[in-house]
Amino acid sequence: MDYTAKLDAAIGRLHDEGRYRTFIDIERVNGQFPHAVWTRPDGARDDITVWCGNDYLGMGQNPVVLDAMHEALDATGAGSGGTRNISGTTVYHKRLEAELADLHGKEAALLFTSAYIANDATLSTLPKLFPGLIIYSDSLNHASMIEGVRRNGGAKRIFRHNDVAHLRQLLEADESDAPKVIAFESIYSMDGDISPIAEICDLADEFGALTYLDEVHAVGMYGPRGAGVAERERLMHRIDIINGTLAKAYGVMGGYIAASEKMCDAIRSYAPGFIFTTSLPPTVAAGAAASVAFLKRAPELRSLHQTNATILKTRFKAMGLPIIDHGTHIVPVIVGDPKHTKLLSDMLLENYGIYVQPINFPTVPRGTERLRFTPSPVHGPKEIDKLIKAMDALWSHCALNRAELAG
Ligand SMILES: Cc1ncc(COP(=O)(O)O)c(C=O)c1O
Repeated sequence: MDYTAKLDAAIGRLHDEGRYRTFIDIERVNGQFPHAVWTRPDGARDDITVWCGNDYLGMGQNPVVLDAMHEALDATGAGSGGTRNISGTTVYHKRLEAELADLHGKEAALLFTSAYIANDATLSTLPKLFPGLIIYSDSLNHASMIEGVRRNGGAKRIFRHNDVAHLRQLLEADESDAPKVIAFESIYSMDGDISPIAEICDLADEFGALTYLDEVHAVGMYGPRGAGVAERERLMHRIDIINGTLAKAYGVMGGYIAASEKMCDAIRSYAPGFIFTTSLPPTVAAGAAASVAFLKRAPELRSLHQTNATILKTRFKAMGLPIIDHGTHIVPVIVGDPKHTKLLSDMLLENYGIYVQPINFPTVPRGTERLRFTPSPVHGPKEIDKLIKAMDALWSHCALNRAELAG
């Protein structure tokens, strides 16, 4: 068997479909966010501005977070030294879980090494706790939820994206006394659209279903204390399990669920993705706890974030660029084919020092390939002006139509 030839063929298929992913070699410079240094393929180093990061609020370089991490590093060392059950639970993990439970108004929270693992581990474990469980999953749910649902061995129903009428049809078609869970996101990361949380909770009440909400692209950024869209809409108490990340707006690493004491206890006891893996380093838990605590009291940062997103969207619209605007911080500019998307991205980086990664199929549907901009509170007027000028010049250079607004 020629394994190397098979690897070549697998990678070749991605090249043929224009889906081969390359890394851009960037170094974040402490204290300089959103500025970074890019090492060109020839080794030359250039200053760039990052416009596609998920450290949405710059917390990865916030002194409060860094101080907490330094302190924990000096106190405890590098790794946690074990799984949560076997010597890997420290005061830092417990403190962070308490901070998260408080954030979401839940009895408990459970940490995982990432939100990907939290989704996968929790959703794949639920049928062990509720035999005969049926999971209703939004068609645009994140890959980590899809994996969890796929692997869970229970029955699954996929409802059309944000389509409450379709969800109702599916619920009506099933046995009324079967245990059920509805899994969905608050902000969908590629279009930045928001789910009808209240209507989904109404259906959950009517059909006796649990609700599972991924708030990964909302925690830290929405709601009076940054608990997400459910908090902003006063619906947190209607969500049974909230999933969040510590790696995006909180700027560190890790994921979690927040739920009842019993639910967390059961997941903790049954989920292989929680049990059989080394716990997060205490430094990470300490930094994340400091970040969550900081953002509970930072409404002005959230407000500046939204202001900058609105400024960027308004200016793109004024140029006639086809953007999607669902009133969130995610600003997708639809280019419409992978070739032009890559060309624009390459030219922005090489000629203007602006870094925004192309987003292609299968992450988004074919024909909607895009540049997804993520403004932060510290992308100031200078950075925005530079981006607008560059996009204006390149859009014309690439002979792209200034089409109808995409949505
Ligand atoms: C909706 C959603 N859920 C979960 C995740 C996973 O988050 P993490 O990076 O913490 O694994 C992502 C990551 O991009 C996401 O977009």
